[in-house]
Amino acid sequence: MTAYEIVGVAPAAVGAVLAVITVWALWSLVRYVRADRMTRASIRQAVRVRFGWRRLAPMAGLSVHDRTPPAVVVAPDGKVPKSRVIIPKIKVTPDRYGVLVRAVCVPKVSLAEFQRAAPYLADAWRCTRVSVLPDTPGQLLVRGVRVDPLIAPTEHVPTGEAPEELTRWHLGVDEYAQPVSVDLSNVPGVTVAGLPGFGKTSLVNRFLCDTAPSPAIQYAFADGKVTSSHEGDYADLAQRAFAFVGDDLAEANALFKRLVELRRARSTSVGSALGVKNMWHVGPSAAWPLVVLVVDEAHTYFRDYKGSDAQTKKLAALSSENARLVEDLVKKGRSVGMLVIIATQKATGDAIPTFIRDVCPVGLSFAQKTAEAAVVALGEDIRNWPDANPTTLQDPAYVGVASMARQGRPGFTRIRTPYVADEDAARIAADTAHLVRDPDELLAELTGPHARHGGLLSKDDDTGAA
Ligand SMILES: Nc1ncnc2c1ncn2[C@@H]1O[C@H](COP(=O)(O)OP(=O)(O)OP(=O)(O)O)[C@@H](O)[C@H]1O
Repeated sequence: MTAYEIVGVAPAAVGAVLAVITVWALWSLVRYVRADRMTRASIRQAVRVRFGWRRLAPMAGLSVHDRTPPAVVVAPDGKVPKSRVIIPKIKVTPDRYGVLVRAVCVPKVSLAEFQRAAPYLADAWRCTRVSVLPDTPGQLLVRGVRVDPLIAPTEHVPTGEAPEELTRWHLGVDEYAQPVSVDLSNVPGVTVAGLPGFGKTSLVNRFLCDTAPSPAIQYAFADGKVTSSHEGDYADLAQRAFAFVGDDLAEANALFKRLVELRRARSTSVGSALGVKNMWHVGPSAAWPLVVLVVDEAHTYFRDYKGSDAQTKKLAALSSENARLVEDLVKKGRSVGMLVIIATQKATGDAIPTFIRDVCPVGLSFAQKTAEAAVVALGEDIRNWPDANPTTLQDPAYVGVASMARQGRPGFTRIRTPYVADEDAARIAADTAHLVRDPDELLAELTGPHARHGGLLSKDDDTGAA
């Protein structure tokens, strides 16, 4: 191309570049105008982070000098070229809570250096917290939160659609506003503890509302706070359950026995019915659904009755048998698709007996009054993690915030769980009530009635095995 030709196409090229810039600017403006107040503040923050990075990075110790001169060792005028300052490249994305910065590591400026600089970055970016985690190889994920996600209440409106992944329990967001979820496949038990009114029911509601549209799940509720299914937190949800009991110990005992019998019958027939030893190898289905037992205000069913009169002795016997039955479900129900969620506001050892708590792989605790109560809820290890101790969550701003042991990593994480309105729970329960099936009947349809009795007669399967 001749110089003359270049001059000829230059206006068109400049025009194209200007058009692209204009479209980009318009798109950014529309995005800004349409965003909510918090996201707009984050967009402004992202602009500051991007434009301030070249100055900030060297000051925060996040740059390196490349002292090896480039290809030309000595310039024609005899001067040796200066060393270059190399700064990690960043890509900044704003969201409601702050900014997510992807940084490319450079030699000697990597995870440790960024983690050391995190407090300076937090000050410069005006963030309450900055965390640095490895992303893809050679890249880091720097999370800066302007607003503390733990004190910003959120809401969840269930869609009423069957979830793509039935066993993924979306719990909420952590202190860096990153989503936190647990996979409940192969999990036999979950414990949820916390002072009254701090969000236990809302947390369980979310799981129930998100999963209820699937025919591959069936529920039984034992609500120790009420006497009939028309009362309490599960009054609306009860229509989506195949069984419901209130605070009557004998009725609860009958339900737990029924479920242990189902567990045994499933254990006997899982191989012949599903062709696998562990139901999770094929996953739950409408014919072999995940059976979830929710035991709320568990203290009612497990408490340690003391006294020598006949009535107290009877209650003590029932309650200790209840604990053994639930223990059976938690210890042996996993591979046949049974899950127990145990919630309590009492923070004493007999609310969730330790022999049950210790076999539940997932445990959450909302606010607790004392360090002892936190240990009862989350185990001894919580003493080693004072920042995440649920005793620090007693402020009303932390209603809906729970502490949970990290899965696959040491330590605990604090999670802002969303509020789920009772009306939404009622709507979902009414819309999905037609999906209720008795898992006993489903098993009989799959295997015939004999499998069930074969399971019951098995002697070495005694519920007392602990
Ligand atoms: N995640 C949340 N975010 C904001 N507010 C919440 C949240 N969860 C609950 N709340 C508020 O707290 C109130 C009590 O919540 P919830 O019934 O879930 O508590 P709870 O721990 O189950 O209490 P209890 O032990 O008495 O059953 C709710 O009515 C709601 O106003």
